[in-house]
Amino acid sequence: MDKKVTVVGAGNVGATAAQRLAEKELCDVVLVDIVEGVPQGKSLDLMEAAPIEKHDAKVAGSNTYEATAGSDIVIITAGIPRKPGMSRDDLISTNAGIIKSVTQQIVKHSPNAILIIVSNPLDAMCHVAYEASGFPKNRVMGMAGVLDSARFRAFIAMELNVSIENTHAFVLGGHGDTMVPLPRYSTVAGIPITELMSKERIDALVDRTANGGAEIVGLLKTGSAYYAPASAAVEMAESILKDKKKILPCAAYLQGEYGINDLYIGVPVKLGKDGIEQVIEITLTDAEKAALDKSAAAVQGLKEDLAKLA
Ligand SMILES: NC(=O)C1=CN([C@@H]2O[C@H](COP(=O)(O)OP(=O)(O)OC[C@H]3O[C@@H](n4cnc5c(N)ncnc54)[C@H](O)[C@@H]3O)[C@@H](O)[C@H]2O)C=CC1
Ligand SMILES: O=C([O-])CC(=O)C(=O)O
Repeated sequence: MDKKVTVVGAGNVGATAAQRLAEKELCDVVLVDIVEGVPQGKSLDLMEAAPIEKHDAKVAGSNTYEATAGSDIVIITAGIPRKPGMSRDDLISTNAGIIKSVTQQIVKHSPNAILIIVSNPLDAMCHVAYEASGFPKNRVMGMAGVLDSARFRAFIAMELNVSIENTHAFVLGGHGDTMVPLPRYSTVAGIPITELMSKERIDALVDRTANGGAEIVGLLKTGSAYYAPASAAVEMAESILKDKKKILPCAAYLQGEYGINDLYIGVPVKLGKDGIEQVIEITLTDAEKAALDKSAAAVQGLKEDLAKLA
């Protein structure tokens, strides 16, 4: 393949993302993890599936970074996931150290890469990667809104018994308890869901979306979601690799947009070959803007916690 994507962290999200990238034949993949044998074993297993899945993408595993050289995109999933009873924010001190060291090694070998951060707490980890990389803001982004919006879409389709292909949804804000699902901008075949469902049902779906990560953690008990998160990260990577210019909600570094300054938070962006090519500013009602501001304040608090850890 003429494109190369490194996935750091060969655990649940990382290995599933590697599988999806290879099976969609988007790029060659390098899987990196600190645990000896795991990235090598999972990548060999994926290569042995290739004849059946019919793709020619190469997947290689490594515990070091030489093989990652010249990556077009690096998806960072390294770190620990939460268990029942924990919030994503409880992961901050462990994962901040991991993201910093991973990013430093990545940039040495792939100075022109675009970074897609997945590790939690997502918005705070974007700040760590942005600072550790020294990359421009268009080349460092976080995956959360695509996942949260996909969950909202899945719940809308289940509720109305319609094809998921007819659904569209937007969830903005930080990827935490204060995320901001936007029913007004969420549609079925172009019809706002506010015309198709009662306020009570919309509120219930919004609540389930905001707690979607915790719902899966409660069921799995040993870790968190990974099929949908991997799909979401790969949708972002595909839009960049193919220069599709999809509008997707992603964690982006805002400098004045939405009245928010120097902060990573989820907003709609245009994703193409240069990464974040545009932040799209949509009109928000007073209540929606207040919810986004509350979410931004929560991320700002985490950013201050990071400064204390440093
Ligand atoms: N942004 C989002 O929406 C989502 C974020 N996540 C987050 O993604 C992260 C990964 O989740 P899972 O894959 O389920 O966890 P996992 O435990 O299955 O995999 C994490 C992997 O990272 C590796 N790792 C740890 N330190 C490393 C280092 N310094 N260098 C390279 N690899 C290292 C571990 O050995 C492990 O294989 C967690 O922080 C989780 O909270 C998960 C789902 C959605
Ligand atoms: O809930 C978690 O900890 C993992 C995650 O971010 C999600 O699935 O939304």
